[in-house]
Amino acid sequence: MLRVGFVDGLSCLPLRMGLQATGGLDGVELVGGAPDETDAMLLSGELELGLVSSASWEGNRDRLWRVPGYGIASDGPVMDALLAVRRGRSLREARSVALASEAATSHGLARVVLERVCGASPRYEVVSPRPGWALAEYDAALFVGEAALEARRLGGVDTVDLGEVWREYASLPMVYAVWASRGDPARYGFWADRVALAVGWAELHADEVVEEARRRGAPATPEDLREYFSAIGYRVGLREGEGLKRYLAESRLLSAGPFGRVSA
Ligand SMILES: C=C(O[C@@H]1C=C(C(=O)O)C=C[C@H]1O)C(=O)O
Repeated sequence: MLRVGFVDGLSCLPLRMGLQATGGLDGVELVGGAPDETDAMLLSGELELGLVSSASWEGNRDRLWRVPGYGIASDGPVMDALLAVRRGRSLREARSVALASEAATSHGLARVVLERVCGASPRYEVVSPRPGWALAEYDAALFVGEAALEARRLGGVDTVDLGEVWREYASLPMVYAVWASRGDPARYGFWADRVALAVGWAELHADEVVEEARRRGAPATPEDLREYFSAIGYRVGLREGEGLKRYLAESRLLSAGPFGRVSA
């Protein structure tokens, strides 16, 4: 059984369902959790193949090889990676920002948006914020995944979609995660083929995916889920590759910190 690192969130539900429906899981077990947990399993050598945050891939190119063609991307709004501020406040004025602990790429992207696009210079703390409390304590907060979908529904809060701002700023798609292996990526060409089939399946079965997301209690209306699953893309082609390069170059220009760290 090949154990494959997978992000266990709503954003990858279409891919998971596609893999299941097209025989992509024969001989394969998907393992993982939040992006940082999946990153850690691949980096520790516990797994040979998996989805990895673009930012973690960049920092570990000596150990990881990209399995090209696929990952997690958006060309414009992504809906589930966003900065939220209390209504009436602006990101430019934000002095304290909570960064979701589990998503390395979105950290960098939030900082690019705050510092380079908005001209802010806030103090950051890496936390595991749930929308409700984070905004009581910080001027702005990064939310990723289902917490971001929840934050969109909070009253008194404005949200800024990081994929959308990135698209306006860089004129390129954003790549949040890539597939990578620890050994020769040629061994995993079969996996790219299976992902390709799964992605095709998901595109043709949007209703089923939305229904399953609702069944799992996703915090969004069927209309929002439909929009969300068409915003999230799994192909990483030439333009996405350009977006990835640009993101990595931009994030290299950010200072190293210091960051505070508090627990939820
Ligand atoms: C936007 C998404 O991308 C996620 C964000 C990641 C990150 O910021 O490091 C990593 C993996 C993705 O799961 C999403 O999946 O919801």
